Amino acid sequence: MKDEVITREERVANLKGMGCSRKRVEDARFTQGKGNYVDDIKLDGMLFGDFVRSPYAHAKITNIDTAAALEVPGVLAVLTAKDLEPLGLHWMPTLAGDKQMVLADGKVLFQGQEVAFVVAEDRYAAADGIEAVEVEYEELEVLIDPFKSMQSDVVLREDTVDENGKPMDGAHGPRTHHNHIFTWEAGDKDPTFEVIDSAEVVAEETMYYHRTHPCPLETCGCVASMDKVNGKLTLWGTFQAPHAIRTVVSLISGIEEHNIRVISPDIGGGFGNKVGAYPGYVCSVVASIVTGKPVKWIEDRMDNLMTTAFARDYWMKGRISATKDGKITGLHCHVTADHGGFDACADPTKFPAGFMNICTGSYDIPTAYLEVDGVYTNKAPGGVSYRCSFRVTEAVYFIERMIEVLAIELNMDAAELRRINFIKKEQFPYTAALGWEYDSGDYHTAWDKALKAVDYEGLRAEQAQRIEDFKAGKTRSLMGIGLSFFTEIVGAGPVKNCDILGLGMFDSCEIRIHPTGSAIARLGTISQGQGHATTFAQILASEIGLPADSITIEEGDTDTAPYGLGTYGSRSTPVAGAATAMAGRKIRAKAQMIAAYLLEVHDDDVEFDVDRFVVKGAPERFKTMKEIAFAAYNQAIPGIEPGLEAVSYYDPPNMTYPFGAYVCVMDIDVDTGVTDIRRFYALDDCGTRINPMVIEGQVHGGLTEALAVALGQEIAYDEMGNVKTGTLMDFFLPTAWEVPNYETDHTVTPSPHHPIGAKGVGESPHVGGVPCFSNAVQDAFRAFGLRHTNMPHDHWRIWKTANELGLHG
Ligand code: PCD
Ligand SMILES: [Cu+]
Repeated sequence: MKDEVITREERVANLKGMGCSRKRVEDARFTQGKGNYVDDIKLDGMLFGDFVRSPYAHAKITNIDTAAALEVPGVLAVLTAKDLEPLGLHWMPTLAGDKQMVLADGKVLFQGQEVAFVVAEDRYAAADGIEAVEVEYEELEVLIDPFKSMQSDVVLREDTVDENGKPMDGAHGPRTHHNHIFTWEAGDKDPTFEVIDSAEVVAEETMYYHRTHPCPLETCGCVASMDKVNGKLTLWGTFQAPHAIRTVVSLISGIEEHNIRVISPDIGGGFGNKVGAYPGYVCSVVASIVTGKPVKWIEDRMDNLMTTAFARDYWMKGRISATKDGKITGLHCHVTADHGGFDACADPTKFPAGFMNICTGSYDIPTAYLEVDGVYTNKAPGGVSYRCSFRVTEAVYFIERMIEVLAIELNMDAAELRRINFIKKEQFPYTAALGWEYDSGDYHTAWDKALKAVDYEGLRAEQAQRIEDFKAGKTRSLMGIGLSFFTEIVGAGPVKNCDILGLGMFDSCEIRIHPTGSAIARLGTISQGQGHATTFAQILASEIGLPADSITIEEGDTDTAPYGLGTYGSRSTPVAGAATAMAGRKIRAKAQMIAAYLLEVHDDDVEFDVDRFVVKGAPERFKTMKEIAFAAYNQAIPGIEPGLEAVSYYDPPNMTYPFGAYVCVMDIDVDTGVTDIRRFYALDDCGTRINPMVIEGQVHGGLTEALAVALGQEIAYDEMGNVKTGTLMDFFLPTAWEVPNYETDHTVTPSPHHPIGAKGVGESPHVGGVPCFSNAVQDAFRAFGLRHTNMPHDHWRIWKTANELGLHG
């Protein structure tokens, strides 16, 4: 093998390694309609299963008559809780340690709950079958408000009380009321209260982070195929955590885990919606076992919006204290968390409210106390999702609103208030009052860069002029400057404190180098659009010196991929990305020995250089990684096994803490409530950047989802528990029309403990974006006496705010 004479720079460029805006390798497939999604899977004799769902939010089921349904042509079976009970499958464990009905067991707890599963020859026959199932309901009192639920005599879940009606302990400790799920605390209560009670300035506010839904393009679904001859179950599905699903299916079905193969094919967006386990999975598996045929289940849009993992629904009450000149001294946060009918959050076991205790944000707050009450209501379960499965979005919204409210209280500029309270660069690693150890950060640099980029002073001057003009009757438009500075916590996580259902949250990578110098790497994560096939190959290219274009990345097949906990919580880069680098280093270590043998020098006398090992001090003597790969299969090297493979299971020593500084400039028409986003500047620091173009795509997507949530998107319920926003007619999805031109920027503060210094980025723009859009709306009205108003800031609500402030004359 000859090495053409090219420069070192060209050799680096050829690898398309880290830092390169390599084009996404998956897109040729996607843009040409060659994606392979769950609904594309078509197997011989495949049946279709679909649910009879409850029209009521809370009702007793007095009878289910399936006779007429079974007469419908094409309908083969109708499953109810009665059929699943003998198998012990009418209830299933949730990822939060609660139990969830697979099919309604005597009562329903939310509108859209799964009542019966109709199995038919096709989708249409299943729909006809659903119509023919007769269910008799006896309506019960509906509890939609978590505060009322905590006062009510109505027992939502019979399994929460003993025979005397006394509340029993739940998965996360004692219950104070039968509709109470858990109370979770962090920090020091008494010292915090003392500090706040004796402070010079205290600001208080209550805010509601409304219930919403990630609404991925592809809904949830699966295909279950039980091969009775060899006892193997194959389950394709929209799973963000395929290995965890395999373990859960094994535990609840009793099928040995080696006989279960879970495959996540292409996924059309996950956003946390596809982390949990849904009744559809269990019913499809049972139906396949019963009928001996493959069974497909795919949600329609309404099913997806109404019943699968929602996000947020947090009532947050805060108190923040400071000195007169704005140094924050204490923070208290109380949350009432509405979990719906079952606690199906996908948080690590020890964190029933996720990482809500990151709510001291980017600020050096000496004392803090957080308390979260989880409550059952008659709404759909979930609460795990939407560009932060672990409640960091709520935490950042909370602190970034509290800062704004404190700035009002202090009559101070909110940018300045942030600056004087930021954790300083030299304080990292920084241990926050609520327990987390932030790995690295340089907040002042990022903030100054952001404010300079938007000409903050100029914007404030323009705003002051606008207010004057408005008061003088010269304009009916106000200007809002939205600020947010966020610190994320991603990469769950150290196995010592993060597990889901007892499974430690490590992740993995296995690499095989082929003789001709190309490779395949398999990971325990699964892309849903993030571009892992592109970016993880880049990590390897830099680590092992083979071109990214010669490396296949494969995820999502539990028969071939090493065990891992999947993709959510921006954990892939911090955990599986680290495993990839570590496995690459193992390859390199063996390659070094092979190179030394081939070059007839001692192991220590060769060093790695881009794509080869070079004899120290003799750069003309080298072996390329390609040559080494071939030698690994072709030479008998004493003391070295043939082949070139490695695997790494990586347990991160800490989370990573990406951060960012966002500014939004918005004009608001006071008479219509219509918003116009004039500018949006987003600076993200995710440590070492693997692929700048992918990062930019992630930021654009996350900001657009943030815009949606802040400005209109909501899963709203009426008093009866009817979902008012169950279709895309009522549920706001932003389009190119609403989306501004985002200006992206970055600083780079590597993670000190991650092998390549990278932190996650996928969640960040959402986490930082929502408060930024919301703060822009609220800032526009600050001069007219507004302290806080709840999201979503749709035109109607903004109009109302203006009206309440007396701005309509
Ligand atoms: N430094 C850095 C970082 C990162 N990166 C890139 O970026 C991405 C991302 O990453 P991350 O952050 O690590 O993350 P992941 O894990 O991968 O993912 C996850 C996320 O992701 C995001 N994004 C996205 N995109 C798309 N397209 N789709 C989807 O679905 C989605 N989702 C969302 C969500 S929601 Mo959850 O689940 O709620 O928790 S979480 C989440 C990838 O590719 C990577 O590689 C780079 O480059 N660099
Ligand atoms: Cu998160």
